[in-house]
Amino acid sequence: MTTLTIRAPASSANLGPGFDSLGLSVPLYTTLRVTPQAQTQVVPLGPELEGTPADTSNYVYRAMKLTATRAGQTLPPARVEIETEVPLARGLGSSAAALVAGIVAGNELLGRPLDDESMLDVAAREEGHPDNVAPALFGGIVVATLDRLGTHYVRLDPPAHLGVTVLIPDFELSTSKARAVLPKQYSRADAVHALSHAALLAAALSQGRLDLLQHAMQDYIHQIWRAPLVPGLSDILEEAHLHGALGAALSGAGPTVLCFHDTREDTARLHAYLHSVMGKNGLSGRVLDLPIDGAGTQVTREQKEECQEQNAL
Ligand SMILES: Nc1ncnc2c1ncn2[C@@H]1O[C@H](COP(=O)(O)OP(=O)(O)OP(=O)(O)O)[C@@H](O)[C@H]1O
Ligand SMILES: N[C@@H](CCO)C(=O)O
Repeated sequence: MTTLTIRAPASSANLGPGFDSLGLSVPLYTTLRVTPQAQTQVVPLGPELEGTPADTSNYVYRAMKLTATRAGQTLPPARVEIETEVPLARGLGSSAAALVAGIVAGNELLGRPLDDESMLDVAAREEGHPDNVAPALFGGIVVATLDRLGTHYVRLDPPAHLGVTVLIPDFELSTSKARAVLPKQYSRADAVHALSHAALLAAALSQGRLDLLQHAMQDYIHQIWRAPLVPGLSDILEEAHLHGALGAALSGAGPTVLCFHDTREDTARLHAYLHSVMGKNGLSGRVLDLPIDGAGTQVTREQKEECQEQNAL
């Protein structure tokens, strides 16, 4: 009997002005163990997944079925165990990690009918934007577009010496709530500001121009509207560069805040600053230094001996 293990990383989307189009992956993982068996069983494990459905309505299993639908095949029954280190509804792409892990699991069970580009397209259409699912699938930093013609992307290797510090508050903020506060329309000036800064940010990341990050990460598309939902965000966006950050942004839809740092420098000063912002705003949470995950979603197969009953004659 073969058990498949699928491990999909967390991700941080937007990075400031790259709204719905730019993201990177970090090494906190959603892991599935999938074993073919006669009846389908969905088993969420661990405290983070308490309350998620233990049946085929689970988001991971629904993602597995998306692969079958795109491939025009039927998913074989399997036991699906789900664990995650990605905190839910914090802006670290928990839904994208679950979605991508499920799509990849479905693809493996069906004999890989979909190529990487098709899996990305299935994931991006389901999520509505590609900025979390693309780095969850491919790792590194990914620039991606989604339109009626398909999903297109470029994956960048993370620049040397670029590290991430995240402040993960203890409260949840759902993406739908954080999208509901955004305006329906923007002025031409705002559009030009966003596209020029997003283009500069992508170019700076591709060439390792860490000196440009602070400027390139300026954003007026989503962060100012979401700031009232995330105490301390405005302070961090304005001040983090004075405390050792190379640039700062709301991570995805929040409430996590991401700062870039230079891995050759000590981050103690940045940590102290981020803890002081939490204290000032009465927040609890964690501050973590993380590298950028370069590998994306990984699949391993484990062959297990089946127990055979011995007939005692
Ligand atoms: N491993 C999982 N198993 C089942 N459901 C999950 C899993 N991970 C996430 N989800 C679902 O996704 C929801 C969180 O998605 P949401 O888009 O609000 O936030 P996020 O993906 O963590 O953050 P962001 O999109 O801002 O980066 C959870 O409340 C849960 O319903
Ligand atoms: N680009 C998305 C990421 C969160 O899913 C947003 O900011 O709403």
